[in-house]
Amino acid sequence: MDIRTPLLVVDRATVRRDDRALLDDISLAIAQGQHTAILGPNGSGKSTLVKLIERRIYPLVHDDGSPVLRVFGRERWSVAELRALLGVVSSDLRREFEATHETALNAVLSGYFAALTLGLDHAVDAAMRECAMQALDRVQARHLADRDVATLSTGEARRVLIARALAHSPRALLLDEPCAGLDPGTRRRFLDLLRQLAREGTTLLLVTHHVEEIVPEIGHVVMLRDGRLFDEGPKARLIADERLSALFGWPTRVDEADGFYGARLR
Ligand SMILES: Nc1ncnc2c1ncn2[C@@H]1O[C@H](COP(=O)(O)OP(=O)(O)OP(=O)(O)O)[C@@H](O)[C@H]1O
Repeated sequence: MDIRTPLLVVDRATVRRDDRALLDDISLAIAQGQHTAILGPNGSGKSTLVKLIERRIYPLVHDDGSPVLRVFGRERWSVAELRALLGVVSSDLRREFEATHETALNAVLSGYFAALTLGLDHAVDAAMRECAMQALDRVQARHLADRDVATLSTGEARRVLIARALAHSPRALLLDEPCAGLDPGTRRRFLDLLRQLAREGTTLLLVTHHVEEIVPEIGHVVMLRDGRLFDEGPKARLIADERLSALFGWPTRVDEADGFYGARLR
């Protein structure tokens, strides 16, 4: 695929539920290699945007039939094809997996088929198994391979789901609050892994409300508020006192050290 093909183009996306716009006329373009943080307060529409990109929900169509969403230049993808290019770790995934009682290894392997469980029609070969084990290794979870996913702690389960997204070596990773529930050491190791992946060429799309998770490799920030695009631009302009205070509706002071940010409420 041409590296100039944008990773994501969203054109005036609106998602409505119960007469309310969860996303309201959002337009965005993110290039391959443009590591991006998607930031916003609770309820601002971040997870809805993730679901839209994953095609779990659909936007209102345009009258002229023009596409609302293109991922890697295409409007239509089979879910399995898309997953090989774009690994997704969403917030709902853990809950869905717990019900399956699959082993952690099978949970990772199911990602190849964009399924929750491994079925008889899913032909797992030795190469897939090897990639799945390597992915578990990358998140320090090899020892969990045979465990029932329903018995894993929050942090363990999250690492397994991240391994599931990594197993295909996707070109881009879309991560919805990936550090939620991780202890400080695990979080730091995970952020280091994200940095390494970014340096190896995986584009990061990181959804968060914590500026501490915006690793130095991420240079672009998209801000959502009340389902609308609040602001978008370079990190240096957006991760600053005035913009963050306005976004979260609370006076906030930002500091930066070694490329990492911190935010203190005033
Ligand atoms: N299926 C639905 N039906 C009605 N309202 C919904 C539905 N899904 C989400 N919402 C509402 O849409 C708004 C945006 O939700 P969303 O989960 O996208 O926010 P978020 O930015 O991810 O928030 P958080 O940081 O709390 O996870 C919220 O007010 C939520 O209550």
